[in-house]
Amino acid sequence: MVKRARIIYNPTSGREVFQKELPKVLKKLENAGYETSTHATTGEGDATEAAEIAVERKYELVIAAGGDGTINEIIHGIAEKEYRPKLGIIPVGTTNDFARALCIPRDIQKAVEVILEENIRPLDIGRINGNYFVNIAGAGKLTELTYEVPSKLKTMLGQLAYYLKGIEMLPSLKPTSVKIEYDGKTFEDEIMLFLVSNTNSVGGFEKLAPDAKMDDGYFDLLVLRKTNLADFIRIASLATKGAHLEDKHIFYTKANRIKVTSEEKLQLNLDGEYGGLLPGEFENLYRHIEFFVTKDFIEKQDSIPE
Ligand SMILES: Nc1ncnc2c1ncn2[C@@H]1O[C@H](COP(=O)(O)OP(=O)(O)OP(=O)(O)O)[C@@H](O)[C@H]1O
Repeated sequence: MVKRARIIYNPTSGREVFQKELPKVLKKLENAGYETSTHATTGEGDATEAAEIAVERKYELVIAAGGDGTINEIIHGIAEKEYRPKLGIIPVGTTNDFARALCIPRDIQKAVEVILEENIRPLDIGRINGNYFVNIAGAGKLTELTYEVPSKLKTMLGQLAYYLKGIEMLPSLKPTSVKIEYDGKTFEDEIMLFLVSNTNSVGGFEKLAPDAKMDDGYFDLLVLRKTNLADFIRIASLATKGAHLEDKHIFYTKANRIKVTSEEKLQLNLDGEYGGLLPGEFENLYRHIEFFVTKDFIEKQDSIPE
């Protein structure tokens, strides 16, 4: 039987190169026996609607061509449905943390070839207050910088835009008092930020949560306690090498459900976008969506102990 693939792509993603490559992408998929159709997103929320339509029309495969924002919107359109198409990814965004976690190459045609290899794995996704994330959720003053970076600047500078903004904001970082209840235990302290991670690759820090396994039903919870600026910079530089977990300012554990309450209002960040306000409870949805992954990813996952 012919399989049908719906490509949902963001024409404004990253360096805006996808459209030019689209005919070649379609040809590759058609040659491999797929019947294809495309949807170019028009703005915020449109990828969610397009994904809902793909669910209704029972597409076997949805291909998300964009950055983390596009993937996140597509997940929102699929996650609550009974019938959930499999998801393929072509990373063309500025940040492609999720694609990087799945070891999907940045080259568009190579990413299509990954889909055609048909290595499919059901992976966990996260939910909080009715919103979903695939990569990471977090809160704390620092995480708020990801949506303060204007999109034009991101297109021009890529990752660099985040770092510039980060440096600009560092001196104004303030700690917040939080209570975190996780799997029957409680953590209470003044913190700079906390991260609830599903993948090990976040904002270019590939070793932030080194043991994050994407199909074990657990998040990696990472909390940075109150620090001064010097400690903060030191820990950030340790984090680039994956050497931060032993630091006394870091609290790190695995958990399936994580409830967070705080004295002040904290903005949630889900996959790099604004995700509402805390309090809330993070739930790990075990092996909820099937993704086209790479052999490298499977090897990497299987080598992480449970
Ligand atoms: N036609 C469009 N014009 C403007 N914005 C759009 C359009 N289509 C989608 N968007 C919005 O762009 C947001 C970001 O897109 P996406 O994640 O694909 O790329 P990016 O911004 O380059 O990378 P990243 O989000 O990974 O930093 C999406 O969440 C969506 O709301």
